[in-house]
Amino acid sequence: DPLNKFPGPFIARWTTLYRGYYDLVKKGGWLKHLEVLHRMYGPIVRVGPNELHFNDPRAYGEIYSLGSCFHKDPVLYGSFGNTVDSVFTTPDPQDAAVFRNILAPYLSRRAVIKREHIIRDKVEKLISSLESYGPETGSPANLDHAIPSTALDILTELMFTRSFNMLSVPEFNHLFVRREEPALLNIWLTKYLPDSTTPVFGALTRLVLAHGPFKGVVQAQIKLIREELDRTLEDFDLIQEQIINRENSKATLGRLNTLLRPRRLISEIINLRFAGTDTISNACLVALRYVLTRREVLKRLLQELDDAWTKNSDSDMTYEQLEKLPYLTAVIKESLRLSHGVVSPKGRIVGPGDAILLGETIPAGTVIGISSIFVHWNPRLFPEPKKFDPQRWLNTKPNVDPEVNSEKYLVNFSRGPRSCIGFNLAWCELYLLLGYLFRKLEFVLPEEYDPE
Ligand code: HEM
Repeated sequence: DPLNKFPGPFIARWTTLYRGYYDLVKKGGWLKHLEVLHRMYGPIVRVGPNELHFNDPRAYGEIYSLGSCFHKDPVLYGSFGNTVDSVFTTPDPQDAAVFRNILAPYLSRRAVIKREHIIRDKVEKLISSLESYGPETGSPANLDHAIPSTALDILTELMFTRSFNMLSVPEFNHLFVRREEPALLNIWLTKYLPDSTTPVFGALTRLVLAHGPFKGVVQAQIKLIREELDRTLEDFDLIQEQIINRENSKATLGRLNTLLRPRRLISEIINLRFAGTDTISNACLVALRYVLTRREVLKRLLQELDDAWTKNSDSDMTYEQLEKLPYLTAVIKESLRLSHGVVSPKGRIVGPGDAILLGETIPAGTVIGISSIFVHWNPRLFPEPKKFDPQRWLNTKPNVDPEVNSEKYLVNFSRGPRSCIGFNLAWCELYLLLGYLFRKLEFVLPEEYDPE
């Protein structure tokens, strides 16, 4: 057994269902359990028959490094149901690069700034919708629905030319915000089912999905995906026209043809929607929750925004102006840190040869990963790691350890060849959303609100 030398729970050596128990029965309890395992076994733990998890931040840089040619774990990324034919789920970084290169220009800093007016438009629309809520009307706004609706409208208008217009739905109560739980639960489940591409196992998988305890959830998920596909296909001609009509070299056109196969395009669209909506909303909601429950942070932020707007003769600030505000920047970084980005360990396969990580030889073929929470909650890198403290990003005292409170360890967007291609858009949205929301609205928390 090539992984014999690595410590870990006995059952995990034999079956992935050890982890499955925490994912499914304990409903996402795996990360909490990983903390327990690292306390018991040290920085490298064997968490499955062929899988190791690390908790040393240095491993993050090594696993997801710039020159890494590790493939994504096909079992994990293959569990995304109908959407495996996309950049996000392609295992080989070289194959993924072909399509990343096509999408990247639409998400460059320049491209985002050029279309900043679209983002500002949606943020303004959100603000005017939120203005109709409040203590006078007696009804609170559900920000858990309002913020994802905004992110979704921005993403669909920027990437697919036409917004889904979810900000116009009463109470922001629509399919895409309600569907999250079943969708994610389905991914947890399919990860543990046999490979659905082989006929026998495929039939077994369908049988379990149709009759097992998750029947209701899975049926809801299938219905939602069908509705998504119909909605996407309605706009298919427009999408094709939009991409093809741009000037492209012959080589790019060849790749575009592959990208534009309907199945592939639909996969790409569904995954982009996931990647660019829930992530941004989560960081934004974490910011709102912390800032609104920390009086001194709120006061300082409002003061900075007030001064900036006054200096700008009260006209609205652009993304590039907001970026220069140090306290807003610190609030965003701290909210990113405490929202983590993707919390699940992003599995990679060691190869082509063995690898040396943290001084240990890891055999080729082993699945390795480290969750971003083990970086963001590391007390050496971020003292008092669970405290929301924007000030940590502003300390410029000389002689402190350069690793402490360093951006190098803010890993929400991951690192290396598979890092997030949407980070320019994400930063722009976060600046505009948080800058404008705090400047233009006064938030009052409901009396029974518990920040924890
Ligand atoms: C705060 C916002 C965001 C965060 C925290 C975030 C985080 C991440 C992370 C951690 C990855 C790596 C996933 C992995 O290795 O499996 C990733 C990949 C990706 N992200 Fe983002 N993301 C954000 C916003 C966006 C946006 C706005 C878009 C698109 C418009 C986007 C598109 C993608 C795509 C296509 C990939 C796959 C890249 C690849 O596999 O090569 N993301 N993102």
